[in-house]
Amino acid sequence: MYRAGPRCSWPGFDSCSRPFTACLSRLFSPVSYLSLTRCRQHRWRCAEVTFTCSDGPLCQHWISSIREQLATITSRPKHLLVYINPYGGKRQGKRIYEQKVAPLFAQAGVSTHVIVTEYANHARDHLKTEAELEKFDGVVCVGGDGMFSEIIHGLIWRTQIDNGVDPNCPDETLSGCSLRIGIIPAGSTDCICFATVGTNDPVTSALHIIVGDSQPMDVCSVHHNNTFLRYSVSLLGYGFYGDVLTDSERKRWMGPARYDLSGLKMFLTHHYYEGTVSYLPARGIIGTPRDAARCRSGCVVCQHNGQLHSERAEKSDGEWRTIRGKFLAINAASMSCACPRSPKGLSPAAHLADGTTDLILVRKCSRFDFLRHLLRHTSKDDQFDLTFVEVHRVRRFRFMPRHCQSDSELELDLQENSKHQIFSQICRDHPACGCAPAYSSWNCDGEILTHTAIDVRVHCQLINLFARGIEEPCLSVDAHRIFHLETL
Ligand SMILES: CCCCCCCCCCCCC/C=C/[C@@H](O)[C@H](COP(=O)(O)O)NC(=O)CCCCCCCCCCCCCCC
Ligand SMILES: Nc1ncnc2c1ncn2[C@@H]1O[C@H](COP(=O)(O)OP(=O)(O)O)[C@@H](O)[C@H]1O
Ligand SMILES: [Ca+2]
Repeated sequence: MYRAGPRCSWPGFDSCSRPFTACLSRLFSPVSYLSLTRCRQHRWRCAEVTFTCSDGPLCQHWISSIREQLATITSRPKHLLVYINPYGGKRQGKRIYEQKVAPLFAQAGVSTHVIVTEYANHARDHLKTEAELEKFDGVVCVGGDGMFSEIIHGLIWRTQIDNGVDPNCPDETLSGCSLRIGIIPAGSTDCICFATVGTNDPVTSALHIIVGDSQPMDVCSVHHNNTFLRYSVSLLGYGFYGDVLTDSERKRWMGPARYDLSGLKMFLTHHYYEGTVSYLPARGIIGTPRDAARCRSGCVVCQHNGQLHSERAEKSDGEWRTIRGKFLAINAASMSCACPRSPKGLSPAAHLADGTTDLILVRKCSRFDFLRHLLRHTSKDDQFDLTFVEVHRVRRFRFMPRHCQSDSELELDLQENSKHQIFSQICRDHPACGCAPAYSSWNCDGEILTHTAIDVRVHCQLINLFARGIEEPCLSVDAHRIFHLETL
């Protein structure tokens, strides 16, 4: 009755299936279709399926049924606004889009308006003011985390202005963005793609867009003295990751390898920074940063905490807590920040859409100990199980570098450790002495922040991506090969 391609089987044979509406478009007359197959390491590929049937009327019946079924799927985008950063990563964004993504969109009947950016912040500013958003079902970003950051800045800002929300007020509840965002990875780290899809593969991302997947995501707003600075969805890092980013920008010509060289340099430099971190612990939620469970497709922790957040807002949260100290790194990971360099990420148990961020404090320690901590990002060992590392799941936090502290706070410090205070003052005034500098910078999703004293707040599920979170590996017999077709 039918003949499927060698890599496909008929729905119903698959014991581990979830609805996988995979049919993309009719390719050839009368009954050849593109379908999706799952491959190793969360990759998706297209497969062609040909149905042959000697009974003409039955064949026509199949065709019209398939068409009807496809027409009922409203979540699939039909018109997309695409921004390509031609200078991200290895400068392959345009080629990747033209060769791997555009043909799939065309086959799936998705129309596109493509803009190749001409300068930094071109995409952000176009989205903020010019783009006719009502014409599109989604925005596609071809580039790295920095390019994605441009897109969310444009979209979130525009949404707030359209809804009369003041983005400069840190206490405002932000309006959620209605357009979903797709990421075609073509940058250097691409951690937002990796942590939401499980792989950095342009074809897989294109297919998630085509089938109309949806993954909500938290966004942090960063303010300084009631002035908006930036939004962040992955890493906000002061100290080590800020310094790595600052140093790596001078080596952009090296491509993605710049991070490894700057990482090694900043590891050897071993700067620490003094300051005060205050945070509002997330109360009433399920999940902790030390959980063994991971945020995966259809995550119940995100569903539960997202619901809790919309019902009770922040009223149930406890008291602010304050920690002063000397830190090698202060990192806030709003998602795992998994990427090829660290497949489990900076905070492996962080959630994409639970309304919290994991605040990781790495106190001053020896180079050897810091290396132990860093190495654990690449192994099964727990990077938080060290005396000089602490992690808190929070809804808000603030950071104040020591030299920005008020006179009374500095006086208190002076009483605590008068000798050191005098020395550090001298060193600050004489940078040539080689002691630790007073300031680092914040690495905000790969962009450098100009302010060091910041006020950060998590906005639960503010944006939606064309993704479904990382899927658990399927345990069926040929799970390691190709998965089953569940087209209709
Ligand atoms: C010794 C090996 C240690 C490996 C430690 C790896 C930890 C990696 C965690 C990465 C978290 C990344 C979070 C994402 C940040 C991105 O938003 C952001 C922008 O991405 P884009 O360029 O695509 O726009 N990327 C970054 O800021 C890059 C951070 C990369 C950090 C690399 C650190 C390498 C450290 C190497 C230390 C070497 C010590 C060797 C001693 C013998
Ligand atoms: N046409 C352009 N020319 C120069 N810079 C650009 C352009 N378009 C975007 N950018 C900027 O390039 C930076 C890096 O982009 P990204 O795509 O994240 O690549 P990478 O992952 O290599 O850092 C971002 O800060 C972004 O704003
Ligand atoms: Ca989160």
